[in-house]
Amino acid sequence: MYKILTINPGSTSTKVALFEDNNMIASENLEHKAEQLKKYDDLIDQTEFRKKAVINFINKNGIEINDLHAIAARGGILPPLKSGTYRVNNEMVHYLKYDAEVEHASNLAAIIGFEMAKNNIPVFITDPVSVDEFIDEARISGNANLERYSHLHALNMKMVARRAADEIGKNYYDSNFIIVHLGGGISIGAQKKGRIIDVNNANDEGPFSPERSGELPMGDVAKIAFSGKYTYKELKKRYVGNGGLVAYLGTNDLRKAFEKSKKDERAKLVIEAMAYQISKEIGAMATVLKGEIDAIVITGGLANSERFVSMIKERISKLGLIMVYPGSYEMEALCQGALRVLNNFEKPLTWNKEVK
Ligand SMILES: Nc1ncnc2c1ncn2[C@@H]1O[C@H](COP(=O)(O)OP(=O)(O)OP(=O)(O)O)[C@@H](O)[C@H]1O
Ligand SMILES: CCCC(=O)O
Repeated sequence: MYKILTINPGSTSTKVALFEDNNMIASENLEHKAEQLKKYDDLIDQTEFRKKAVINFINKNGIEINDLHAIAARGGILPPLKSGTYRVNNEMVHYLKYDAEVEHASNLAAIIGFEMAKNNIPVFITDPVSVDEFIDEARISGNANLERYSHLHALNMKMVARRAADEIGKNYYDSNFIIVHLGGGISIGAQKKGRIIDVNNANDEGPFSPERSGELPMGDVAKIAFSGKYTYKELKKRYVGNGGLVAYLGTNDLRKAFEKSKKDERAKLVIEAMAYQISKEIGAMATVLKGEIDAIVITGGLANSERFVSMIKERISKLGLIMVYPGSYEMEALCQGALRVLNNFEKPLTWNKEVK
């Protein structure tokens, strides 16, 4: 039996869990108060503080680091790379600490795990945010200087795709899915025989989400960018973090948005528009798969709302079988990624800066 610790840092908390093989024996969302975090100028400076919280969690559950067989950490924003489970090494930790181009809380996970493990046990990451399995035509943006790139909720998306394949009795690598992750951010991908060959970049493209603007009219964004009203950081925050439902309705919580819509026609319209944009992106991915779709797999926090899912179903039901996995299975996905390697079902991938 393998004992595995999973670590998944978010902007204001670090999710942790302990597993014995596939069984989660303890889990906690370690919340970090704003006044604790504001002491640190840069995200990377939070490493020690979060690491202590993670060690405290395992100790509280009667476990020492040396009792673990592996640590499974959320993969950060590395340069584009193929999906799978990677063994964390010095080079990856160095990149995440000093060279990462995009600041994202998940960048801390491998660093924390590696420092805890001190080379005594393996540390793995699985299906990081920057998994890139695009076909060539998906990279072309329409502007010769700009390439489209793949930033998505790969970990949860691939996990639910594996479940869906099991449920329909098909091999994961023989199945085609449209995978729809509906969280604070939204990723809608076309997965062909195990590879996500196209997806809206969850920060910049596709439908608006509870916190993000999604794709916007480009000319108007350029005007706003040069209006002198905003710094680059402020502008980014307007579109990623304070966009979408937050911008229209002042909340990122769909439940509150529905509550508001009881008396507010505008709120009703905005929710309907989010379902409309999501459905439109699903339609686009159906064309990427040339209509050969085993199932449309819907997941993420918004999928907890039957009402919202039925607004989408109404528009997409003619496209094929719809399967719904509400919530997010990131901790299970991290554990299973590590187990596939520990049980020799998969070889761990080796990371260096040039790996693709
Ligand atoms: N029971 C529910 N009914 C309606 N909406 C819900 C329900 N549970 C969660 N949500 C909504 O799901 C959204 C959050 O989803 P989720 O928890 O997957 O996001 P996250 O983990 O913060 O972000 P991301 O998935 O982008 O990493 C919020 O808008 C929240 O209001
Ligand atoms: C960019 C996709 C992943 C995330 O939003 O956390």
